Amino acid sequence: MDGTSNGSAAPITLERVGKRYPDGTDAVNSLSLDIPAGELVVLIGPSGCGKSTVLRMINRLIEPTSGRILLDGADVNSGDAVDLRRRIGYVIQNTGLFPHQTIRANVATVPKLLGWSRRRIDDRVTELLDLVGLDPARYGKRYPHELSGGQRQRVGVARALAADPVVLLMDEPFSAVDPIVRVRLQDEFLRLQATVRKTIVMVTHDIDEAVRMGDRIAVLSQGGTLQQYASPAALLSTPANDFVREFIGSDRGIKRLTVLPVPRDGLTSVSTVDDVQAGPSVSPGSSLRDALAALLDGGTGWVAVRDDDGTALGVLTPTQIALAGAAEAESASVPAQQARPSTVS
Ligand SMILES: Nc1ncnc2c1ncn2[C@@H]1O[C@H](COP(=O)(O)OP(=O)(O)OP(=O)(O)O)[C@@H](O)[C@H]1O
Repeated sequence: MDGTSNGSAAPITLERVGKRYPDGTDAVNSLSLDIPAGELVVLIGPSGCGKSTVLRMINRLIEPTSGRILLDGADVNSGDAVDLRRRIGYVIQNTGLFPHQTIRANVATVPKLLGWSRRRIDDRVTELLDLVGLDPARYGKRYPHELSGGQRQRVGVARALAADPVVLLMDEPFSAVDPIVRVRLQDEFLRLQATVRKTIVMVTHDIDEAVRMGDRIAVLSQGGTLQQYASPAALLSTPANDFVREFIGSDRGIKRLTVLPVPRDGLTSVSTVDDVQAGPSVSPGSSLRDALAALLDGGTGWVAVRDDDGTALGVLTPTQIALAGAAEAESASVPAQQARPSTVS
């Protein structure tokens, strides 16, 4: 994906953006950020560092007091605000669904405002409920309180995607659900993103969520000060400073295993182990963390890397996993999508 609009996604550029509230609070101070089309960028940082303010400046719910925000090259504050928001889906914590409207009506909100025909709206709502994994026949006529928190969150995503926006803004979208549902929703969302490829800006407090989901992560400190902007692998291998290092936590070595794929080269020959067919295995797209988990579960001291057709390419030992995890991560300028393992669990 290059940095230009591709019809279904558009790049966002923040140029020295600042927001000073009338009481003198500098919520965001001269923040510059390039968000390429079709990438998922996570904003993370301590409470009150300005994450939500940045998000709400992008869709013009808040106006910057300095600098500019460009969507597909055009200043978001120069055109019509309603037009702008039609191009930007917004998903918030606790979904913000209308409680007295059915799920179908909730998802249909923006298409209705746009004056789409009834038929087109019906088709689109059905398509979107399917896309987020909710059976339209079963859930479409229910009201939000008749769904679980995770299901409501999916409806929130479907509603935000309804008019095919070029950007999706997500403010702590998964924080209101329990940790297990949360991981499932994150995985589902990544699969959805692989299909729709929107430009997504997501705010979270959770570094594991950031590492799992982000193509790039922007770590902010108070006043919206950018401390580092890098792929998860680069952030974990080379934190820019003590602030980032502390923010990531002491287990960054383990976290790195989640974002690095098993190597294809330098595997140990299968001839060095007994009965490779009976032992644990992972696919070449798996993460090093998956490989370590399979190795530990298998109790064999090794894990085979097996192609789709079942051919064992070789085996990995604990030492090899440790060395691959410690290898220098790719530079932050390389799109992180290329580095993310296909299965992250
Ligand atoms: N209307 C306002 N007037 C004055 N200060 C405000 C206003 N809204 C937000 N702030 C301040 O701006 C700063 C940034 O707020 P923001 O909500 O963007 O932070 P955040 O990083 O999203 O926080 P959290 O993670 O706790 O949600 C905070 O210090 C907050 O108190």
